[in-house]
Amino acid sequence: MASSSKVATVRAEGLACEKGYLKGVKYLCDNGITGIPQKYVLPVAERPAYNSSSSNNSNDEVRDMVRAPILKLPTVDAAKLQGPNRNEVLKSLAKACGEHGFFQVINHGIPSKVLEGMMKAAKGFFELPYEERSRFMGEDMTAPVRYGTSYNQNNDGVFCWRDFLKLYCTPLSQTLPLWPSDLRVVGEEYARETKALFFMLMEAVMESLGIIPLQDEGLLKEMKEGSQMLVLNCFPTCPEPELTLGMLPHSDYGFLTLLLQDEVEGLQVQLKTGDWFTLPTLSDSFVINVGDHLEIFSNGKYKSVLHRVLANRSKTRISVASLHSLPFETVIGPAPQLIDQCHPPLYANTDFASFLHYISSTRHHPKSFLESRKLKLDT
Ligand SMILES: O=C(O)CCC(=O)C(=O)O
Ligand SMILES: [Fe+2]
Repeated sequence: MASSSKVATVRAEGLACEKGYLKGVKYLCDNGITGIPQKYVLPVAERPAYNSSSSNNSNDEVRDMVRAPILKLPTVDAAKLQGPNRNEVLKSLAKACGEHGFFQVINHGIPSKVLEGMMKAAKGFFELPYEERSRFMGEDMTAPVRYGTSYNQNNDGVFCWRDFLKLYCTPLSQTLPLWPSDLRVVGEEYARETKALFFMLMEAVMESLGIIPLQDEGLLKEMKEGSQMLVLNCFPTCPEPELTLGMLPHSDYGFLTLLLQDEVEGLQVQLKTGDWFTLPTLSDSFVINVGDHLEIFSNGKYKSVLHRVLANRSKTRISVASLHSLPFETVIGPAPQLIDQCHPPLYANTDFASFLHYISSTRHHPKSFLESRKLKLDT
């Protein structure tokens, strides 16, 4: 081992000892870490597969660029949902949700300045000194504001290269005063705008499933009053991105996630073939993905797809995910309109509390919560 990397390893171990990793990866970066602590090193089979022909290449930039191919995401033009071509848009929405579980929304009507303001405020939060960020750290998974690291730092065996700030938005009037002060004004507007966009998309999703014209006014009302959580993600530069991940493969719990990314690529989705594809970043647009609750509600017609985030050697990535579902206490199951003798329910009913219980008591495992809701059919 070259002596400089020996020093790096000793330093990494030093920062990680006495559970220093619980302070998060931004803290490790700010302390000039040059090698990743053992706690972040994934088993070989779970590492992002870098192109082996380039793995001996001493040029890091070249190696970083050899990644999964870029996926051309289906695009939904939200403006066209309001016009005479609504049916065409609904068809492409159904195809996107059924095949990839991911699509991109353009012309969504949220002003660029709101998106830019949110991204700037998120960056600003992670730039705060550790002492200020850590005021929001805690073990309570139901806390309305929670700063943390990895996925579930209380349980994770191997950590991933990510810090996050979770902001509950329901009800906004009660949770907002608890948010970090610099995030309140911009975050409130962002939360309201994304919630309205979620609602507009959910009306379209339900129509595409054949559930509208509405037989179910109550459900739409619950969507309007439903739960929302903002997750601000920070993936700081990582000295050894080939050994770890920014986020392990996972699916999201809700109906839809509206993701705002900065210009740094890193999000990947796994298609049916098992291959990973990188998603493009496109300014002024959202990447939307189907969550577990929508897969259950659609009785498996729409797919909650595994995705993960790569760590990056030279650039920090920031993203803001807005996760939406029904009110926390509402029981979610396959929509009755989609069930008949030929289409039996494929999933057990669930709610947010059982999801929280599951993730706080189980080690992270891809798609484990959704798998646990699948019913075994009599053959
Ligand atoms: O940062 C990203 O691109 C994805 C974040 C994500 O998957 C999540 O917050 O659930
Ligand atoms: Fe996610």
